[in-house]
Amino acid sequence: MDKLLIRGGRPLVGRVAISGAKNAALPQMCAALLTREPVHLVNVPRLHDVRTMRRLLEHMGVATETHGERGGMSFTAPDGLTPEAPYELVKTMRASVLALGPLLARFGRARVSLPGGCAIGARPVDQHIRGLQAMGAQIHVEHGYIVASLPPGRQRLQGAHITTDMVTVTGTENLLMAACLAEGETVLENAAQEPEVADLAEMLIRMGARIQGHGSSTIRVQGVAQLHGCTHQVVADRIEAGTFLCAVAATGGNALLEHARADHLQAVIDKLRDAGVQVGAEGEGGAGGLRVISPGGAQLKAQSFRTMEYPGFPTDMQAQFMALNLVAQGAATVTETIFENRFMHVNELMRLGAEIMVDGRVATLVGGAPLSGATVMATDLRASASLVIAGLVASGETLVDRIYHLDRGYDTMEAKLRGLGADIERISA
Ligand SMILES: CC(=O)N[C@H]1[C@@H](OP(=O)(O)OP(=O)(O)OC[C@H]2O[C@@H](n3ccc(=O)[nH]c3=O)[C@H](O)[C@@H]2O)O[C@H](CO)[C@@H](O)[C@@H]1O
Ligand SMILES: C=C(OP(=O)(O)O)C(=O)O
Repeated sequence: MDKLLIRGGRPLVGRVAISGAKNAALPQMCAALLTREPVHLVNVPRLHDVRTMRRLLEHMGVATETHGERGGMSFTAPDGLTPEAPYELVKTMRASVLALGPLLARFGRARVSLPGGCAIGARPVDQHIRGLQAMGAQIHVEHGYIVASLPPGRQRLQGAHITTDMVTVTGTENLLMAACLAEGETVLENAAQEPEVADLAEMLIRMGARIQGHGSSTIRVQGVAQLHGCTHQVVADRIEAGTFLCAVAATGGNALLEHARADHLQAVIDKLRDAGVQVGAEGEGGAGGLRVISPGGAQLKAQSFRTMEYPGFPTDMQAQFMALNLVAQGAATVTETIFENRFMHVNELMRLGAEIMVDGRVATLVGGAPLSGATVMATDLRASASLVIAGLVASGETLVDRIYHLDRGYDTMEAKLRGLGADIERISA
């Protein structure tokens, strides 16, 4: 298993290119299942999850191709493919459940393994299933698989008015993709407003879908009989950008994050500014990216925050901002409202000398305690990123073990950090 060895203490300075978003690219790859015509994506990040999704699509019979330097990938899903997502591929990546909606909508049947309960919480998919049932699908769970079909004699899903019990990102995406090929109108209430959902909707519109209201909590879809191919550029990864914002801030650095979008990161930027970090968009309309300048931990003030659905503070940034808080001064509380078990980085951060107490969904920390390098274990994707940030400021050497979690969702992270002056290397087992 690969590890990262970090010698802390260097400010991050320079420029770094932010990649396309994992959480946009994965549903967009699944959207290719909705048409027999080729779908071209550009700006696809180089990540383990993208490789897994590609293998999953190929397993079904989708022809895939990579091209060019700019993360170009093409997908062609023929009429005769096997609408099945096996456990072996699904277990490593929850986003595989995004195949369910498109397969059912186009092929009238699907057999998709239940995604495993991942470390950050139980993460059921009941809302995905309930929504598809409201659209007329017959669904049961059998031997760990979601088995879905249309009733006899039906060729298409039926539009429906669906209000999900909670805001669910992949749930909204699954139902949105299914609704595109359903008969009549579908209204999704309590829909997720995340930029990745809106970017998926933009792509679907390029494919001929009739969608309104994406980016708001009510999405309306007029179903069409067929979609066609398209070319779409994956939106920049706001969570990767946010991670670099926190890393630069924690090290007292000064960097330009190319392609990062301030409008997708407002809640995080507000907290950074309150902490004493300068963050500003560069170029016309922010097209030059985000500049971050930090005076360093001694002059930063720790910030309390609660994770919320977009446009609130993202749960996927909770661990990284906690690492930043540790080098800032004063006490702060961090409340995780989305996932019931997303504080696993806390014990590992405490190995580095952090002062944190967890009580249920609230972590209370006191910033400013000196961090010293140690061997720590990555437990999930964003937890890994928080350990890397802490390692960049800790004295001495930090060894982050089990970084396959990090590789799931960050595109060449250690190379990008090295480009900013970090002393970091991958140790391959
Ligand atoms: C691939 C992808 O885009 N992953 C993101 C997506 O995950 P994901 O789409 O899995 O997260 P959801 O938005 O669905 O989960 C939100 C909450 O709803 C619950 N829930 C969800 C669906 C359901 O059917 N039943 C149910 O109870 C979940 O357990 C969780 O407590 O959004 C999360 C919340 O922003 C992010 O952390 C993940 O990075
Ligand atoms: C939790 C995450 O991803 P996933 O939903 O793929 O597990 C994440 O990106 O932080």
